[in-house]
Amino acid sequence: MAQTALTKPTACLALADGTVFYGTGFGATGQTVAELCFNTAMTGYQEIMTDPSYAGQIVTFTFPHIGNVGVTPEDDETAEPVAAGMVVKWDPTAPSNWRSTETLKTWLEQRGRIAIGGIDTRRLTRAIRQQGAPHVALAHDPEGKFDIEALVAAARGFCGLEGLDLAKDVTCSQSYRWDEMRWAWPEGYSRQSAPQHKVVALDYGAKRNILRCLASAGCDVTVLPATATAAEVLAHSPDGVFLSNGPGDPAATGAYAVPMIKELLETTDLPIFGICLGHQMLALALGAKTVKMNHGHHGANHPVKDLETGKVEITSMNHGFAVDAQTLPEGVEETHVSLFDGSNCGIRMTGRPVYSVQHHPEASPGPQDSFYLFERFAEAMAARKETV
Ligand SMILES: NC(=O)CC[C@H](N)C(=O)O
Repeated sequence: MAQTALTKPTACLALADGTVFYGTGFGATGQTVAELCFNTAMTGYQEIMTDPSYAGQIVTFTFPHIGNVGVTPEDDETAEPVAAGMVVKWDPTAPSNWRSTETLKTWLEQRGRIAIGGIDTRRLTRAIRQQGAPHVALAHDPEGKFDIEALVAAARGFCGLEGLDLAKDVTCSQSYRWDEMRWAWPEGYSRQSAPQHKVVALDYGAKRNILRCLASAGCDVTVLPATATAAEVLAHSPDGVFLSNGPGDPAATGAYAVPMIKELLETTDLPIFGICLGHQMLALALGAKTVKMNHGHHGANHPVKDLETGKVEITSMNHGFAVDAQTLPEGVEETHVSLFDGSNCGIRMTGRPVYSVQHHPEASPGPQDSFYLFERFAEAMAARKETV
């Protein structure tokens, strides 16, 4: 396979520090600004591009062969790609996959997402690590005409993700029921054939596979918009409440979500389970603080230690903010830590079925080591029913 010929660049990526990468454009034409991150997963580029948590970000894929298995609607984590753009090493080759219905190039083009190929993604990844998630402008012009100064200025003008509530842009507009289960089932788990527990899932930018995992663990899931009040949640008489993943700064999203979560904590004894943004907002509601990370965690190979069992799980991750474990108040325990950098990956309330994790137990893409967390949520709801 030949590397993309760079004789005539048709796309360029300008970093706010003035560094410019030239390559071959594919997907939509035009220009976009965003924060740049890198993802180390070797599979699942479509799931990554459609993960709503990537709103406001352009993803650099460190794995070089991106696009080679095409695209299929079944793998969408939401209706459309949400990441602002993609950066890859090789120009995508023709898909080789019986499930593929479209090429990555036409999929991106028809959905208005810009991509650049032929980039030295190792060099770029090093820049991201050194600079800490830079602000960038990505432009694709088949004529190859670029105003570099204007692009660098656009990158510098990007406000960044800190202080941004993006959940309101990606949440559902009205409530709906979810009953689709996972297709593949992790070994060692019993798939529930009929729903046993009523769960309200707050949609801050939920991935479909999380909802499938909840359904497969025996939950009858009603999804509510991010701004739902505690009264609206309780009107469904749930057995448990789920707080989803989502994009942006947890502190900003927390402006409306945290008071709602606090009210649930204060007025009910319901089991609550949160993932990623849901984890961060549960921590905020319990009185802890969140911080912006240098370059975040994005990949499908992140080791996380369960502090209770001592077991290490290999996990899927996608976050640029983290809970500051030093700020956890009394009555809230740290349950999981990242073995890459020691950052917080899980909390729970002492003596209450209220817990959350920073990583993604639903994977999609990634390993399924953490699936037990869905079963734990179902068990907590079953246990509460026995006592009420
Ligand atoms: N995947 C997520 O839910 C991401 C949470 C949050 N937006 C972050 O970047 O840290």
